[in-house]
Amino acid sequence: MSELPGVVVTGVSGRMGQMLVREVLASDKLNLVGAVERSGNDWVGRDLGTCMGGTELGITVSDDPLETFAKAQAVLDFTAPAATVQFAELAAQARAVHVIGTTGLEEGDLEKIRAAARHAVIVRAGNMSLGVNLLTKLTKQVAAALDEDWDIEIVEMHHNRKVDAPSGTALMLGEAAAEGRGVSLVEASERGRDGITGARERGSIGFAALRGGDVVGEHEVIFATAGERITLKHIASDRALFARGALKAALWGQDKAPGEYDMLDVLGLGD
Ligand SMILES: NC(=O)C1=CN([C@@H]2O[C@H](COP(=O)(O)OP(=O)(O)OC[C@H]3O[C@@H](n4cnc5c(N)ncnc54)[C@H](O)[C@@H]3O)[C@@H](O)[C@H]2O)C=CC1
Ligand SMILES: O=C(O)C1=N[C@H](C(=O)O)C[C@H](O)C1
Repeated sequence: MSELPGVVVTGVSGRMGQMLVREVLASDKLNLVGAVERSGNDWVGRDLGTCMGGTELGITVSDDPLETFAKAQAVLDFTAPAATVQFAELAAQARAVHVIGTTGLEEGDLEKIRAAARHAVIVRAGNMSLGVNLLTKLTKQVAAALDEDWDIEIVEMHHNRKVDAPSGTALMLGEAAAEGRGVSLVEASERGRDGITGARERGSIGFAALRGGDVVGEHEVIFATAGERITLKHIASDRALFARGALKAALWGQDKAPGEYDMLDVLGLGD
C-alpha cells in the first residue's frame, strides 16, 4: 500500500477533471485512489483509464462521493457550485483536504463552505496559477497608489463552454482592486453595460466578459485616466497550470489546522 496521500478527483470527465487525473498520475508525491462523476454520467461504473482512452487503472468511476472520500486524504474539486457545497461537507466528514477550484459560487454557497472549514482544511481559489495570484498582489498595489481619477476595468475572455460570468479570476482581481482602493466590491462593482447607460460612475470597478472558441483564460486589469492607461495582463495557455496548483494545495494542506485558505497562503504570497 502506498504511503503517499491518497487523492480523489471529482468531475473526472470534465476538462479540469481529466487534467487533474493526468497530473496526479504523473506525480511522485500523491496517489490517485478514487474518481467521482455525477449520477447518469457515461463514465460511472467504468474503469477511469479506459474512459480516458488509455489502459486500465483499476479505479472505477463512482457516483458515491461519501464512500469514495472515505479513503482519501485530499479531494480535488473543479465541478459546479451545488456539487462543491455537498463535497465540502463530505470531505470534512472524511477529514480530507478539500481543494476547491469551482467558480460561480454565491454567498449562500460560501457560507456552507465556511461551515465545513471549521472541521477540515479547505483551499479555495478562483484561479490556482502562480501568475494570477501574483497579479492580484500587483493589482492591489496599483489600485492603492492611484486615486479615483483612474477608472478600473477588468476584462476576461474564456472558451465558449464556460457557464459563469464574470470568471472567478476576474472577481479575485476585482476584490484585490477594491481592497487596494479601500472600497467594497459589492458596492463599487459595475457589471455589463447595455443601451443608454449614462456616463461611467466615478470610482466604479467595471467587468466585461468575452466568450469564444477554446480560449483557456485571459484577464486584463485596466487603469485608465486622462491621457494615459496602465494594463496588467495574464494569459493562461494550458489548463495543466491550474491542475498543478491544485496538487500543490493538496500537499500543502496535509499538515494544516482546519480552516479556509487560498492560493496566496499555499504560495507563501499572503500579507
Ligand atoms: N480555480 C481554477 O484555477 C480553475 C477553475 N475552473 C473552474 O472549474 C469548474 C469546472 O470547469 P471545467 O472542467 O471547465 O468544466 P466541465 O464542465 O468540463 O467539468 C465539470 C465536471 O463536473 C461534473 N459534475 C457536475 N456536478 C457533479 C456532481 N454533483 N458530482 C460529480 N461530478 C459533477 C460534470 O459532470 C463535469 O464532468 C468551473 O467552475 C471552472 O470555472 C476551471 C479552471 C481553473
Ligand atoms: O472555466 C474556466 O475555464 C476557468 N475558470 C476559472 C475562472 O472562472 O476564473 C479559472 C480560469 O480562468 C479558467
